This record gives sequence, C-alpha cells and structure tokens, in this order.
Amino acid sequence: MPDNSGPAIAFERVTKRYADGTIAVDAVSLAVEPGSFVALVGASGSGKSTLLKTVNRLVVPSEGRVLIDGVDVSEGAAWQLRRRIGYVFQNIGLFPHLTVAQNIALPLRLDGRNDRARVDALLDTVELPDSLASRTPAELSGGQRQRVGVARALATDPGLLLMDEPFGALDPVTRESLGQAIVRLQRERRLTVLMVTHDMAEALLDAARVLVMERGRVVADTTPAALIAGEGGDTAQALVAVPRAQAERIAALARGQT
Ligand SMILES: Nc1ncnc2c1ncn2[C@@H]1O[C@H](COP(=O)(O)OP(=O)(O)OP(=O)(O)O)[C@@H](O)[C@H]1O
Repeated sequence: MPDNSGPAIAFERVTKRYADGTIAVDAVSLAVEPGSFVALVGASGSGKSTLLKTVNRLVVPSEGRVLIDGVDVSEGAAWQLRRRIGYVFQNIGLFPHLTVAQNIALPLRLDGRNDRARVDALLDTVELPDSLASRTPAELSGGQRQRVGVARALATDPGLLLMDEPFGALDPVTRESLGQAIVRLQRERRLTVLMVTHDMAEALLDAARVLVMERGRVVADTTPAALIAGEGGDTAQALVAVPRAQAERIAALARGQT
C-alpha cells in the first residue's frame, strides 16, 4: 500500500447559514478516513454541494470548521489549499481557446512544470486517445470534455478529489466507464474521494460509504451493503427503492417474466 494515500477530512459542527436565513448545512460532524470513497446523496437542496464546497473553501462555514489531516482549511491561502484538491463538477469549465493538452497542462504550468509526458499519462488515465490532445474543447463531445476536466483535476496528483455531480450530463455508457476509471484510480492511488450524486445506484456501486443528507443534516451514514439490506432509515430507503425496483424489473425481464 503506498504511504501517500489521500488525507483524512473532519467536519466539526459545520453549519452554513445564508443571509436570507436558509440553513443549507446544519451542524454536520463527521470524519472521512484517508483513502476512502464517500458518496453524498439526498434530495435537491438538501445541502450536498454546500457541504462539499466547505472543503475547498468555495463555501465558508458560518460556524464550525473543516480539517484536512488535522489542519483547518481556513489557514493559509485558498489557492494553496486548492492546488492539493482535485475538483470536478458538471459542465466543468475548460478554456475554449486552449487545446486539450494545454487545458490539462494548465495546473502543471502554474506549478512551474511543463510536462507533455504527464499530459499523455493523464489522457490515458481518463481513456482519451492522444489524437485528441491538439483539439479545442468545442471539437469534443460532452463526455470527452468531462474526461478532460477529470484529467485536469488530477494533473497535480492531488490526494483528495471532490466531485459534484461529475457525470450528471453524460450518457449512461460514458457515465459508467468514466465512473469505473475513477474507482480504479481511487483504489490504485488510495485517493480520498467525496462525490455528490443524485444517482443512488452510482453511490452504491462506487463508494464504500454513503452519506444521505436531508435538510442540511446527515440522516444516514453507512455502507452500500447495509443500505441494500434495508438499513439507514426511511429517507435512505426511499432513495434505494428506485434502483432496487429497476434491478428487480430487469431481472424479471431476463427471466422472461413481464
Ligand atoms: N448563495 C445562496 N444563497 C442562499 N441560499 C443558498 C445559496 N446557495 C445554496 N443555497 C440554498 O442552500 C440549500 C442547499 O443547497 P445545495 O446546493 O447545497 O443543495 P444540493 O443538495 O447540492 O442540491 P442539488 O442536488 O439540487 O444540487 C438550498 O436550499 C439552496 O437553495
């Protein structure tokens, strides 16, 4: 096991209250193990993205604090913090006038590196052919663009990856293959991954731990196996019911029943 596994994250009574009184995150405390894959699920508006963004300081908590390997994220400059954290979100912003290779290399250049071999390795990681390296983002499909975004997020070799609906806009086949690529990478490098998703099936299949949020609070915090076994409470089970029913209907079809 490499000793450079991802960092531990601790949320300590993290609350985010907006000026209009909305409590997006309500006194959340939890610890994320180094090198673990944690999914955040829950209804729209339950606070998933807000909680995720407290880690890279895109959101500053009203109360409480977030620690990475024991150090409060509010210490030091935000850009230094973000350099150590890969961040993937839906419709990731690529620079339209830069090529794929230049987009991926951007964080490396900010680090004073200009490493074409590294870009090629990152293209390989996200399963994109080298032939796309000289294209601009407009010359790619949506799924290819999202893969470039993932490659760019991984460029500085961060130990921590934050993903906010990373595959939401993708077709199911691309979604599955990119998801599997991330899972392989997470296991190989022991990355700490926090992934917000609307898709409970994706959470159950990719993550080792699933947090279910409701109205700013974590109402279930357990393993996929426990969720499948019916644990985690009503909110969690309502979310599990969807992929379960689909799986049962597909199994019935496979058996020739209607
Ligand atoms: N800048 C803001 N000002 C006021 N309220 C906000 C702001 N940003 C988010 N909120 C509110 O905070 C709550 C949590 O939002 P958040 O984006 O974290 O939810 P989410 O679970 O990620 O939702 P979704 O699945 O739809 O992305 C929502 O009620 C939202 O309207």
